[in-house]
Amino acid sequence: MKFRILAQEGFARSASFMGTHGQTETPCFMPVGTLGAVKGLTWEQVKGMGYSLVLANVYHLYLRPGLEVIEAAGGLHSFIGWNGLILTDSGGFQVFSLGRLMKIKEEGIEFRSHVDGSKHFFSPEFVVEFEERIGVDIGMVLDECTPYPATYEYAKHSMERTLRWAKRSIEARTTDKTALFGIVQGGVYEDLRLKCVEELVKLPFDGFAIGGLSVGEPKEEMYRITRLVAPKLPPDKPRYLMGVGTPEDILEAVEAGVDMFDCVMPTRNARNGTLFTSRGKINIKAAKYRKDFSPPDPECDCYTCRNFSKAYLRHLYASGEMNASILNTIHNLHFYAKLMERIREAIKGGYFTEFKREFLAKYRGG
Ligand SMILES: CNc1nc2cc3c(=O)[nH]c(N)nc3c(CC[C@H]3O[C@@H](OC)[C@H](OC)[C@@H]3OC)c2[nH]1
Ligand SMILES: [Zn+2]
Repeated sequence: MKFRILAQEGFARSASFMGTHGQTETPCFMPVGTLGAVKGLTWEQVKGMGYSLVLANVYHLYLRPGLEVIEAAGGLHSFIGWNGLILTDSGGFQVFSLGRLMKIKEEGIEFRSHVDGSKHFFSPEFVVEFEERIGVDIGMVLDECTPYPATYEYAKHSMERTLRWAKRSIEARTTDKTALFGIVQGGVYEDLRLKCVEELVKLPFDGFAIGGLSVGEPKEEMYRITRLVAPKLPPDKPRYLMGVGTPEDILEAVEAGVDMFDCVMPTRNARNGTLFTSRGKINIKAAKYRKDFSPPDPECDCYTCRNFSKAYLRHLYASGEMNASILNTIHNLHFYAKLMERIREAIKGGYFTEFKREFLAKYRGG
């Protein structure tokens, strides 16, 4: 794994990341492909939008189709037919959000499957082994995503266990083909966050994520912790803010030095009719679009905006047509890809601050 800074403006930086299955430029947004597909789109469409790094998830893939099937297919890339880069989350978050968490022990996490209620156990070592055996380019290590709110005591003990798991994860490593990222926890407590960074960066991780955010805390808290932690992570390694976020959140975090982002919003919102546009979000279900024959975003050059009107997309949605999800997802993911492309260009051109101000004025101005 190689990470090369191409340009810097303040803490914001544009870089190129080289993994086993190719390379990508940052800041980048990673479409969520939790079960091995981006809902509603083919890989051809995802690649055509310029994405070269997508997300999958150990928790889900372990339960369905399972390690045996993926290994028999020759690894995750050949199983899902995606030849770009893949990052998998460790499942730490999903066990809490989806699975029925049984117990967090020093050894690892005991949980019941949300699919059939069967009992399972993830240790830090098992997660690293799973990620290496399915051959992903970047593996997140097993952590506890400290919930919000959490007391100082809880956040402290949870962060200290996450640190012990991080050490065990690095020790369990058997190849450098799968880059490993450590995850910073510590809740909303600055001293715990700084202590976690201090210990985590002593370990030979290929990149670092800021975890435990975008879990219901106020925006200002998310920004405060991001601005505190991001600049303190090693500048020569990728920084990934997990689960973030809206266009505003991404611009704020890029300004703080974050390189990688993931969020379900562009895909999930598309399926419930919310479209991101240069003038803010619109909800295509609104009656006011019944005879609005203009495209979702006049400034967007995606397939959906070039060929269809708001009225038509509203009709598809109201009729429960499958194409409503497909066409809305094409637009939203294209919008995010374009935003990241313009951010990279702005940093390389030395005008990121102006770009951020102009984008937000228009986006908020409606
Ligand atoms: C929404 N807010 C949010 N805050 C998060 C915080 C954490 C965290 O502290 N630790 C871990 N391990 N994961 C986190 C995650 C999950 C991201 C994954 O969740 C999946 O999206 C649903 C996707 O899996 C394909 C993605 O993969 C990286 C978060 N998501
Ligand atoms: Zn569009």
